[in-house]
Amino acid sequence: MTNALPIVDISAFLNNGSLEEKRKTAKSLHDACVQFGFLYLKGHGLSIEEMAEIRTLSKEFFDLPEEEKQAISISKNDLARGYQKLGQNITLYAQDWHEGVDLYAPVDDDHIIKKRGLKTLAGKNPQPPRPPNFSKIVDEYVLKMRKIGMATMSAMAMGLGLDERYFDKYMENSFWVMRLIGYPPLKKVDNVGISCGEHTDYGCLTILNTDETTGALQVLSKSGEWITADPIPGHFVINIGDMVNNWTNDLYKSTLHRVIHTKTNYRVSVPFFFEPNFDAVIEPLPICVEQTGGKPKYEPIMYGDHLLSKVTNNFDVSDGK
Ligand SMILES: N=C(N)NCCCC[C@H](N)C(=O)O
Ligand SMILES: O=C(O)CCC(=O)C(=O)O
Ligand SMILES: [Fe+2]
Repeated sequence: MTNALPIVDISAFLNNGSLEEKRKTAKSLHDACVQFGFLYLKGHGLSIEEMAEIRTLSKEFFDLPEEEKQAISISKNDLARGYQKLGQNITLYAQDWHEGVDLYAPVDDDHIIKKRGLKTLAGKNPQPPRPPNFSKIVDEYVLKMRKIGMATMSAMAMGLGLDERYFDKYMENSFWVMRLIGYPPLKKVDNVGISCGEHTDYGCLTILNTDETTGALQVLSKSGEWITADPIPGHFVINIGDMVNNWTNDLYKSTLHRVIHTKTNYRVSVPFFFEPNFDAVIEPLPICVEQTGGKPKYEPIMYGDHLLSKVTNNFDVSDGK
């Protein structure tokens, strides 16, 4: 089944539309989150060309010689920020078949990560000298994604019956993550069966920007079938992560998804993970507990702890490079 996922128009929240328009948007987002946890976003203000720019930049980076890419390897850094070579990422104990660059919100000196003496995720992202303007294009893109992410969280708050600004305090210092991903096609000879193993995302909202490849991204529907989330030009694919799952006490599920890329092209995708503040403590919201049987299903959890428990199990570092 293709394109079974709903489309939500977020413009009313980005452009301060009327209350009536906002309510309509909030309702359509709510329905999409309850039914699928996955949807397409339009009305986000980016042109098709602006969406393509970050993917083109990613491809230019992946086309560089291996040594140049390895210069910003996660293995040379904190095992989180930087380049992960093909096959280095692991999901569910199995090797994935993609290369990537992981970028995280920068951390200043007095940040909680440093206070706790943690090395992983402290500091700043490594900057490759090529392609030119790498950091400028990334920084501009991050700003746009944070704006869209905040607008979507406002719509979500309204859809849940909360004040529109309810999530702001949890998101204002968002510990966002962005991953530039390159997927060579899966080939029998490589003996790897999956491009990215099934998983849920860790935080609040994933804002995914992919090229035109079809069939690759697959989402597990409530009835247990894998459906493809094929790209619609000019739209982002949005899915919710574990923290929204916990806040809503399972009303909105962080849906399992995976990537199996068997076409012949080199696929590029750029997920932006709009996440809570590192030290945000997330627990089921009373208004959601009421609607889901009356008992909270999750203990309070600090987002940063949840993230670290995932990140530290994701990479094969056996070659020590
Ligand atoms: N940051 C997020 N949500 N990533 C999900 C990617 C799939 C799991 C993977 N092993 C990993 O590297 O995380
Ligand atoms: O490449 C994609 O389409 C999805 C990637 C993904 O699910 C992730 O990185 O979390
Ligand atoms: Fe994902």
